[in-house]
Amino acid sequence: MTPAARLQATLDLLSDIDSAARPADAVVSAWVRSRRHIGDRDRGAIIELLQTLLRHHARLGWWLAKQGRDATPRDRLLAWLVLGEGRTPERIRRLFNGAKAAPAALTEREQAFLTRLRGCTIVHPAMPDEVRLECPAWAEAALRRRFGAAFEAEMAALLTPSPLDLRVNPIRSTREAVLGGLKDLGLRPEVSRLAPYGIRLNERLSLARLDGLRTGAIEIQDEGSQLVALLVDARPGERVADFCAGAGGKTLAIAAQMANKGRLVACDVSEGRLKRCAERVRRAGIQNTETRLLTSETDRWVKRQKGSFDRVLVDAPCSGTGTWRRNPDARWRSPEEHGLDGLVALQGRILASAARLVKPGGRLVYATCSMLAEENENRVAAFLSAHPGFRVVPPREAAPGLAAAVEGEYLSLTPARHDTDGFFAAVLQREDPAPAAEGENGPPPGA
Ligand SMILES: C[S@@+](CC[C@H](N)C(=O)[O-])C[C@H]1O[C@@H](n2cnc3c(N)ncnc32)[C@H](O)[C@@H]1O
Repeated sequence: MTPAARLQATLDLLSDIDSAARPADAVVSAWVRSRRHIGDRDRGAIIELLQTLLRHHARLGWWLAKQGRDATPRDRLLAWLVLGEGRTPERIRRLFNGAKAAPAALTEREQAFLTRLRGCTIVHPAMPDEVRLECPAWAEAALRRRFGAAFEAEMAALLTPSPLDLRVNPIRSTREAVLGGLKDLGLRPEVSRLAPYGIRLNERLSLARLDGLRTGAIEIQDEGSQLVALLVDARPGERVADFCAGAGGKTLAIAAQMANKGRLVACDVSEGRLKRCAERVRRAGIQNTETRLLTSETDRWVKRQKGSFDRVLVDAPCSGTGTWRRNPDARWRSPEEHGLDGLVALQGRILASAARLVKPGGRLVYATCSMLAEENENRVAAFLSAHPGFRVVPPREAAPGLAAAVEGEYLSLTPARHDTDGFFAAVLQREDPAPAAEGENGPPPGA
């Protein structure tokens, strides 16, 4: 591909992302699948430029507004080439030349605006904090409350490119064997700092080169997500429910902890995600796991299974603020389900209902990939005041292997402090003898 054709492909992708209601990574995956003819280097360069543009969304928008321009994909790319890459308008004109597969030729107005930007850099002293730090209005106050003096450092960490984290599946391989295989490919893998089966790659590569993804020997999973699964501390032979299993990221890690013994039920309200979970379970060689589609968090199955699980993980739907490093576009989509308040209410309902599954002495693990207290500490506090039969088990007690990573009552990972995605997890042990009496349709009112 010519450099100009790469720019046009980036523009096409950016336009697709702007017009689709789906996350950028889903649009990129579909684009990659439909253009298998594009070579690794071209694909890598296009995706890297796209991610860069997404990470500078607010700052580019600010510059464009100052120039009286709309933040169209084309204007964002043009502005980036000057402000971010320091290209001259003349060089840009040679790329935007209207040739086959190249972007349309520059208009006079475009040339004039690029000339005005010449010599400027992407950050301007007059930019408001929320623009400079790419922090959306809906989350800024809550993140400032959460981080206090560390707000800037955490926002800056969320703007760095994320590494590629892998989890070795011990049912199929060992970390040493996978590390050896990656080195044979000429890569420079590192052992994860905290996760015992984790491997980190800080270089750009085509996933097609990673054979282990096809054989089930490895999974792509952020180190923070691996640590949350470890906190469940599921043992071989136990009964475990992964209540919001989705496509099974944590399900697979928990099944491996259980060494394929016992019973793991992966529940979700999304049929599509559970189907992907079942496929991954098969590929990973897992035999102790079944999927269960729920009609809602109060599905009748929950009542029938009341008090019968040793471990229940609730990896709740959340704002995803902890994943902005990996999904830079996510911050510009306000939370689903009627905003943050709607999400918080849903989290409370899911937690109260899933808690019914826990047997006396068993544990409920509540996790999110959010860094907002509203979805984390406050949710747990509300749950505990309605469920006095549960007590908090600090992570160093719940999973002693994690002691180095955590202090305090909860697992609370952030990109700046732990170099992982932002994750929260609380372990809650049922101390009372049995779940409270309840009606047909779910937990008692106020639960
Ligand atoms: C954070 S994602 C789970 C990610 C998954 N555990 C993983 O590690 O890959 C949250 C999941 O909650 C599911 N969910 C949403 N509403 C739910 C409900 N009422 N009951 C159960 N699951 C729900 C969503 O479909 C989504 O798959």
